[in-house]
Amino acid sequence: MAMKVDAVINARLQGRAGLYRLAIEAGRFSAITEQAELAAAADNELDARENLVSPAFVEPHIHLDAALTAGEPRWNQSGTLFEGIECWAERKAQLSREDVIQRAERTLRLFAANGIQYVRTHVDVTDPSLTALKALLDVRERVAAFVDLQIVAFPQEGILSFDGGLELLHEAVRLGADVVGGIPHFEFTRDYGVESVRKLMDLAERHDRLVDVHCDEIDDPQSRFLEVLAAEALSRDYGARVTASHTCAMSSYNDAYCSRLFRLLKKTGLRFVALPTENLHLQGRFDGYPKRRGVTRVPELLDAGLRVAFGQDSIQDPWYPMGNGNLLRTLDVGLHACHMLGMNRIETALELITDNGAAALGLTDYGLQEGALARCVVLQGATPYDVLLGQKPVLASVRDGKVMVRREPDNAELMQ
Ligand SMILES: Nc1ccnc(=O)[nH]1
Repeated sequence: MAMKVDAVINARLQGRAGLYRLAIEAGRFSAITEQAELAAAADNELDARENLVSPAFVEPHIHLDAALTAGEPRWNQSGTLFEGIECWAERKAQLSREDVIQRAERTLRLFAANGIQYVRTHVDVTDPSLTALKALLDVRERVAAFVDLQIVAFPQEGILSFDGGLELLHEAVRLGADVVGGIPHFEFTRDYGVESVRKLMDLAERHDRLVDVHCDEIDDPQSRFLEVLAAEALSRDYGARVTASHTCAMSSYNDAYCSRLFRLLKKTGLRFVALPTENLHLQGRFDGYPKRRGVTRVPELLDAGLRVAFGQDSIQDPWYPMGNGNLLRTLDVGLHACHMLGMNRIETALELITDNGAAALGLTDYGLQEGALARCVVLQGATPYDVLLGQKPVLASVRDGKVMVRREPDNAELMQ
C-alpha cells in the first residue's frame, strides 16, 4: 500500500540554495517553504535527505504495443528502422489482447519504479483488428493510479500507403485515442506524405485532439515534412498542441534551409521530442564514414525558445534491443550526442525529461508549485550535475501525496 505523507522535507530544489519543505494537503502542494535547518522527519513526512526533488518524470514517446518483443519472431539484424518495421509486422500478426496488456503493464511498472508518472505511447493502428489499440485503451484505465497514459493513434505503415489506413486512424480516434499520429517520411511518395499530414491535422482538429507525428525519421535531407506540419499547425493556430517527434533529417539539412525553417518553427511554438538512444542506433545506417548520428538539432531548438523533450522510444523491441526504464540514461546519452555537456546545459538538463515533456503532453497541472498536484521524485544527488554523474534511480516517487516508490541509496563500500 502506498503511504500517504503530509510533506516532503529536507529537499533541495533546482537553482535555489537551502533546504525546503513541500507541504501537501488533499493530494496537492499547499506550501513550499525554506527550512532554517536540517529537520528530523516525523512519521507522516518523507525525508529527501538533502537530495534534489524534481517534478515527476515524463516519458513523451514510447511504443508500448511493441515493448519487450525484441527477437520475436526474429532479430533486427541490420539495425535499420525499415527492418524494424518488417519484424514488427510479423510480430503484430501474432498479437493478442492479453499479450499486449501484460507487456504494456510490465513496462509501465518499470517506468513508475523509475519516477515516471506521465507516459505518451504510440500504438500502431495499421492493423484491421486494432487489437493493440483496444488493449491499451483498457490499460490506460488499469494503470491510472500510478501513471497518466496518453495514447497516440500511430499509423506505422502509413495513412495513405496502407490499405484502409485513413479509416483505421479515424476508428482509433472514435474509440478514444487521445492523440493523432502520422509517419509522412514512410508514405510511398512525397505527395502522399504531404497529404497525410493535412488529413491527420483535419482529423485532430475535428475531434479536438492533440497531434504527435513521427516526422522525418530518416537521414534523407530531402525529407521536409516538418515544414509542412509546422505550416499546417500555424494556419490552424494549433502549434502548442502539435509535437514533432524524431525530426532526424534536420541534422542533415543545410544551415541556409534551417535558418528559413526556424523562422517558421518559432512562430508555431511546436513541441519537439528527440529520441537520442534510439536514433543513434537506427540512423546513419546507409552512411560510410564520416557517419551521421541522426539526432535532431536539440540545442539550436532550445536556444530558439522551442520546447524539446527526450524520450526512450523503445524498450527491447524490433527497433532497439536495449532500454531499462531509467530516463536518466536517455538524458545522459542525449546530452553527449547533442554536444550539451556545457555546465549551463547540465544545470537545466532535467527540463528535457520533466517540464518539456509536460509541455508536449499539454499538461496544465504540473510542476513544483503551490496548488499543483503533489507529484514529484526524490533524486540521488544534490544538484542536476550530481544526479547526472550518478545516473542512479530515484529514491522516491510521490503521487498526489502518496509515496508510490521508495528505494534505499546504493552505498556499496570497498572493503579495503
Ligand atoms: N523509432 C521508431 C520506432 C517504431 N516505429 C517507428 O516508425 N520508429
